[in-house]
Amino acid sequence: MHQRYRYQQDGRPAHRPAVLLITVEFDLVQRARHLTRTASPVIHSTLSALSLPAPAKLNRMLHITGQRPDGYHELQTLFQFLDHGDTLHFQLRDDDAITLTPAIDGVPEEANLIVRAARRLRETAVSYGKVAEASALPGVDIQIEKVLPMGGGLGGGSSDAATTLLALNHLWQLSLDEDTLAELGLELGADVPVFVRGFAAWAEGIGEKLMPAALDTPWFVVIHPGIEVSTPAVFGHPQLTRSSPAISMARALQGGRNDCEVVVSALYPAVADALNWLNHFGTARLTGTGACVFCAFDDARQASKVLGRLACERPTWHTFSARGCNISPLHAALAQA
Ligand SMILES: C[C@@](CO)(OP(=O)(O)O)[C@H](O)COP(=O)(O)OP(=O)(O)OC[C@H]1O[C@@H](n2ccc(N)nc2=O)[C@H](O)[C@@H]1O
Ligand SMILES: Nc1ncnc2c1ncn2[C@@H]1O[C@H](COP(=O)(O)OP(=O)(O)O)[C@@H](O)[C@H]1O
Repeated sequence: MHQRYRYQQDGRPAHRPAVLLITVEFDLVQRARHLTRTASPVIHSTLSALSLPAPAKLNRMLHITGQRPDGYHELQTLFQFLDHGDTLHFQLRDDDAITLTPAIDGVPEEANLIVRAARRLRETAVSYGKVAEASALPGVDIQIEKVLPMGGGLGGGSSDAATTLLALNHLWQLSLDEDTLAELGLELGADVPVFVRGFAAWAEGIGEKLMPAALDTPWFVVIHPGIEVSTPAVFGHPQLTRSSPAISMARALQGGRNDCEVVVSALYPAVADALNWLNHFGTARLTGTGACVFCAFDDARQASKVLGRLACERPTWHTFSARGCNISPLHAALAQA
């Protein structure tokens, strides 16, 4: 049975859409989650402490189909998770402070998506009548093991925010539903809802209209060529393709481009170099607005052979291999918490 529903987003920033149409094929998602439950490791969980992954994502393809009057671009993209990412540790406190360690270089605490997500969730708990006042909820010490590069197109900041929302919903026993958490997530960034939902997805709009997608799950070699790409600079570029024809998800599953690749390669020669290098082994793609590029392989052995060559030929690039997952490792771990 496929159930469709819509919800109205209240209190949204002005540039966000008035009505979000989120189509979720519950059956597919619930069945897949059930299967994952038995296969995933529990990272660490007690009544007052919880450790959870914040996985990376790839945009397996990304087409830009238009631009809204507010400047935001309309996309069609396939999101898939990787079994590789940051890890967050949460420990409730005796007072109501929210702390984050270590600080992330170049990101002040009040701008960090982890702290913003925690504060926003606490405000929402009050406005939804879950607690009388914010100070009724215990504070939390959050520790981050940051692995994902910033501005890499792997969605690290968005994933950290989603993990924080789900972890604190659990530890604070708020029982806020997934729709509410996805809506809160969208206020923090366009990519947060897919990490909250936890299922590989076909996304439209600015990434908020999500439809679960069952993608193949190859091993990927990912290269970060050592530079940070500015998302606004890419979206603001006059030469960016903004008029790709809209296609169906079925067609996208057969393959697609990343419309940002031409502009990003021109602005950042290191990205062009990484794409060229990886194109010798298959079809290399940019994820999001970069800077990371990736290529799919049928098995782990092939991927590690390519990693070995990279270590010899391009020792300055940061590289890793990881498997694509249709269920987020976050949801797999949370199912056992
Ligand atoms: C395009 C994607 C695909 O995954 O790129 P990556 O960030 O992952 O590389 C994301 O949706 C990005 O999402 P996110 O990184 O959260 O972008 P935001 O902070 O919301 O937007 C940064 C800026 O980029 C521009 N922007 C962003 C998204 C969009 N669909 N159209 C835009 O024009 C806007 O100028 C905005 O001010
Ligand atoms: N917890 C966080 N981790 C990473 N970046 C963060 C975080 N909080 C805020 N940011 C900001 O978000 C920007 C985008 O980071 P990130 O999501 O990792 O990249 P991308 O969107 O390219 O995948 C960073 O440049 C940084 O300024």
